[in-house]
Amino acid sequence: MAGNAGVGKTCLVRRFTQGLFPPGQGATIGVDFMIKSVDIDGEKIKLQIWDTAGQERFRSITQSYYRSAHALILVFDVSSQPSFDCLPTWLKEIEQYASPKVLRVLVGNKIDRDDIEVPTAVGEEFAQRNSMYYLETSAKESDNVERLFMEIATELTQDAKSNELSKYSRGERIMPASSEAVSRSPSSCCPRLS
Ligand SMILES: Nc1nc2c(ncn2[C@@H]2O[C@H](COP(=O)(O)OP(=O)(O)OP(=O)(O)O)[C@@H](O)[C@H]2O)c(=O)[nH]1
Repeated sequence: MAGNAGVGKTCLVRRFTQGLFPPGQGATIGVDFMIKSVDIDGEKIKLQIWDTAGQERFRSITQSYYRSAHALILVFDVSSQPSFDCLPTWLKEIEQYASPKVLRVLVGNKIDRDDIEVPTAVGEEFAQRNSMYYLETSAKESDNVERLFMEIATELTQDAKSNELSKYSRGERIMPASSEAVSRSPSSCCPRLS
């Protein structure tokens, strides 16, 4: 989870993992993480969600967590134009520190508010231009929060499976490095199972 301070990253994570909207949520210090197991097509998938602090002073700590992320959820607040205007800076960070294969999702949070400054079409257009998925949420009203994390979990699970399949079809997994070394040795050319 990345994005400006106060856009609702922690509230989204807490809504999903604990089913609550925390009152008087303090700013995240550095990085926090939460785990939730979900069921995807009958398989138990453990999601590890890293909630990074939006405040500038923690940037050097939070950047170091991007590299190992499988998905990046970039959040802005639909009632805060400045949080939307900062998105290009966040994207630069993501491009610099995250894996180029990372799944990137843009989230416009706080759609329950009456004072919306960033219309849906503007968020969608930005996401499309930057090859991201777009979803609007409300951590407060629990709108689209489950959907956000479940769709990411589903997509990552499918990706992981198709990566495994393509490794098999390329032969990478048929003979791992260690067994290849063993098979070159004449004494072990006919390994036995028993
Ligand atoms: N109306 C409304 N308020 C929200 C929503 N999500 C979060 N908030 C409020 O926004 C404020 C900031 O929420 P946080 O979850 O702490 O924001 P954050 O992005 O984690 O902030 P940092 O930890 O500083 O990066 C809190 O006062 C929340 O109550 C939402 O969906 N709707």
